[in-house]
Amino acid sequence: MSTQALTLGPAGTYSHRAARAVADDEEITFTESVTTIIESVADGEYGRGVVPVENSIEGSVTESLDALADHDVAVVREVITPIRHALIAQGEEFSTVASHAQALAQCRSYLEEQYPEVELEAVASTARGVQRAHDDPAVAAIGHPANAEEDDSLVVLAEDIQDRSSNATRFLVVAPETERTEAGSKTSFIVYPNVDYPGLLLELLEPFADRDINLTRVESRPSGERLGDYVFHIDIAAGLYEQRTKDALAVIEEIAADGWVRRLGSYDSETVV
Ligand SMILES: O=C(O)C(=O)C[C@]1(C(=O)O)C=C[C@@H](O)C=C1
Repeated sequence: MSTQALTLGPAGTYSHRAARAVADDEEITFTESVTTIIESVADGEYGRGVVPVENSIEGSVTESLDALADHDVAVVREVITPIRHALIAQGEEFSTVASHAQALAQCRSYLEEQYPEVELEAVASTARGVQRAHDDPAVAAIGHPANAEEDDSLVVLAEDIQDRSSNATRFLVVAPETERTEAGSKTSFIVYPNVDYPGLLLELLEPFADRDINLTRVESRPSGERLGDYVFHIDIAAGLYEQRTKDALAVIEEIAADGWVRRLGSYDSETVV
């Protein structure tokens, strides 16, 4: 198994910046798909993977959530980082803005107001957009301003162009499932009840309310089996080492007896700027 941490590339992405919280630069390897990151860690090819899961403006990174539901990995840390986008190009004249779909969406109002005529091009990552801008003077990119400082052909045309100054993204650090731990102040798990009856969701949430456990996120994703059938991603502010968490999860496992419960593990959270 490679000891490298795999994340979304090329170099210069926000994922790269988040990965620096758990690995030195020479220990970071890039790929252009978050599904591949989770798959490669589940397959034992990589010791760590860093994936975006949630943004304060745009919400879930659904590809990451679905890959977490489909592969057995452990979550060992959460990294939260502020996202401050810059508009980067060779000059003022451009007809296309290229970036990750999440970044384009986070700057929607700015783009509509300032550049209503430009074409938007969704690419695999913000750094891939910067490469497009490097290669083509008709293309501007949205990404971290440091990408322009490292490239003589590019300039920063505008900074802080995200629609809200509080823009932040939450990343999860994943590891092989053998590294799953009960230690940590937060826990993530995924429930597929595979049943449907009035009050099911209430039943799934009550065991936490009854034990005074704060839910920090509930997200439903289509199971892919049939319309109206869901997988629930649940995060709580408690560790698996706590008896109240064990008791609550025992109830959830009973409710999901016809489906499954995947414990991603407990972990601590870190904010990096
Ligand atoms: O494209 C990047 O730079 C990424 O790391 C991906 C990503 C995301 O998927 O949300 C990460 C942080 C920002 O929210 C924008 C894009």
